[in-house]
Amino acid sequence: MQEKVKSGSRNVAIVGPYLSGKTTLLESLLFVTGAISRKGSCKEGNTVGDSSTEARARNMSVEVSAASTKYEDTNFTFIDCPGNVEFAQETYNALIGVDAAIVVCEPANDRVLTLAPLFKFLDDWEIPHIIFVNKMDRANNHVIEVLNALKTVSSRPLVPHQYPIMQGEALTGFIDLVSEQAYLYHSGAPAQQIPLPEELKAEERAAREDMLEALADFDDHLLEKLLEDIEPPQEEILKDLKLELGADLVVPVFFGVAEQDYGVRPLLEALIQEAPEPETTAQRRQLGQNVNTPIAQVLKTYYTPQGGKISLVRVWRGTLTDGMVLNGVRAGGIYRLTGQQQKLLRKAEAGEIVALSRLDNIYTGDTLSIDKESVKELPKAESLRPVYALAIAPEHRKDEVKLSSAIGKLLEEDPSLAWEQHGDTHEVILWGQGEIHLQVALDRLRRKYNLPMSTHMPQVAYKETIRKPVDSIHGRYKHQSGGHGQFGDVYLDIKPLPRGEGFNFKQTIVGGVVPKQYIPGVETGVREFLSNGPLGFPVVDVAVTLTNGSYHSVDSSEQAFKQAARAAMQTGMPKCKPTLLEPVLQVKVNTPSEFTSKVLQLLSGRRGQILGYEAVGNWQGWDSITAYLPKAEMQDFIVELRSQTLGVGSFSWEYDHLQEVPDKLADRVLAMNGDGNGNSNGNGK
Ligand SMILES: Nc1nc2c(ncn2[C@@H]2O[C@H](COP(=O)(O)OP(=O)(O)OP(=O)(O)O)[C@@H](O)[C@H]2O)c(=O)[nH]1
Repeated sequence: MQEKVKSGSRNVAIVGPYLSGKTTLLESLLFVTGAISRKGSCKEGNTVGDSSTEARARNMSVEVSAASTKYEDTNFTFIDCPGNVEFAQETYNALIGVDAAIVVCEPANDRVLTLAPLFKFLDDWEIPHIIFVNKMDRANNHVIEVLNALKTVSSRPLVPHQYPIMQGEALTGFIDLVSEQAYLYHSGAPAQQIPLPEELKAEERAAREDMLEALADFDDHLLEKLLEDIEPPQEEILKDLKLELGADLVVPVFFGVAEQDYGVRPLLEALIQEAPEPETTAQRRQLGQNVNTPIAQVLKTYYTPQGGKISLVRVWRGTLTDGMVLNGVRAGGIYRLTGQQQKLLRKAEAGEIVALSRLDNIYTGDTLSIDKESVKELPKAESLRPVYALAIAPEHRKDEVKLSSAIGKLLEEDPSLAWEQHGDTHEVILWGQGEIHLQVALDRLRRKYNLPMSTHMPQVAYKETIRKPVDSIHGRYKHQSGGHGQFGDVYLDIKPLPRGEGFNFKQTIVGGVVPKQYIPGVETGVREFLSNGPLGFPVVDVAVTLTNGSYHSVDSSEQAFKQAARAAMQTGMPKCKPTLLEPVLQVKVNTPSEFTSKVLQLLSGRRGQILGYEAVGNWQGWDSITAYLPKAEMQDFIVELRSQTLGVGSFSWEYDHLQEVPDKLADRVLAMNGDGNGNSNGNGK
């Protein structure tokens, strides 16, 4: 059976660097297409895109937001994505479900690098995208310079689609490079056609040639025409634009002023004429077969303030109907979203992006179907590794029981968060992508779950070891309190072990001087002592051997031998030169190569040990640096890394080993944590 798809629709993500004007562009798209009758503004905090409390409080998008509208018989669903790098996971999760993306940027040559990670994601996933150079009311760089700067960060060739008409630094109109017709913008009305300005003819011709040459690189027929100096027909240019944009081979460039709706109608026209239809996208993802069994994918999960769950899904195949059971869960209802407004639908067809309610135990990225076993899981965006942590605790102790369920929901909404209860420090650690990201998460905990939290910097999970062996350390426990007493008596050898070997316990008792049944007590006593050594931290890489001892036939017990072993450890360990150890991570930093030397300095300044660096294989102009970095130096590493690299540097990490803390630093740590002689160290001694 031939599948019925909605060809008159487009799903388009609006992406781009922080504050480039994405939410403003969405507002303009909705206004121009009549979905809203009055435009909100970011300053007043009343836009459709930034409708959540957390977004309004910060004047920035902190999660994706969907809005549907219609223009010239085409149904559009736009997804406004956050630009701040700390919310990149939101953008990536949504991007895998769209047919095309509009990359909104500013005409600022010195900041084009901020687009590089986004372009990389779009090209890795081959997502067709158009550039919209916004804020052309304040363009202090010439358009050609802007194009040239953009070309340095895009691996795909850029194709200028328009030539802007400027008055000083402000955009007043454009020449469409396909039709070679010129238009003048008017506030609140469609652009008016004007004769091609004489003084721009040469520049327009050059830009058009640039466009045609880029297109001809993928079309021999067009190339032949250009070589023979034959003017190609408009249909051929449009056909090439559509084919080559659809395959993510070229990137058309438009110019505009979202605040004044300039350039917004041409953008809509281009999306209709040139962006791929939903079924084309489905076919490219091998989901276009003539099968009607529905397949959908979750692009985002929301919890409403009332606790209801909403999953934003892309329908890749078939039709979703009201009350359908997907992955074993009956969906509560199908809705079309515009910001926080929901419109109930009876069904959603292939190619639509809609919201489903009450999909319990279904997560962002999941593939949905009526028969999960027979459907292959669709690829999902890679999860970003958390790079910034805070220790958190409920402000009110009574809230502790609510915490894990609230954090569970928080993580469902935002998969780039993570949490752990640290085994050594017992702190609850919330992990995320940066300071703002965690503050937004904490705001949500307070507002949605009524869970105000206090925070502090997480403690470093220091450990300690010893440098020197000692032999035959005596420990005795003798207690007489009426009845029968307590007696245990041991001699222990204590020895350092190579790094990473942990702990081992042996005994070399001969002649039963310590009877077998008491030996486990000795081991327990040693272990208990080592959980909190002389410096106040868990002790590792130590071997303890029970060599000798004595017992009393009535008064000895396992408990008494445990106490005796503790006493021996208490005496022996301070003689073994206890040393502080710190966790060391292996980090891999990605940075544009122009910042590599700065990043190397940054790492060395934080006691990092550089292991090497090399060019990133499939990312021109980027380096990858590998280094060991003490965990104590990681806390705000991401903050500095971003500030040194225009915000685009990133790193991943994993725990690698423990190493001795340099003496001076160890003194400082011990002074802050107590001196191990009974003062508090936060480790529960
Ligand atoms: N001059 C000028 N300012 C604009 C234009 N478009 C947006 N802005 C302003 O730029 C700022 C950021 O706009 P937003 O639409 O919130 O940007 P955004 O890209 O959605 O921001 P994030 O999603 O937080 O990255 C606001 O102050 C807007 O008023 C424009 O065309 N010209």
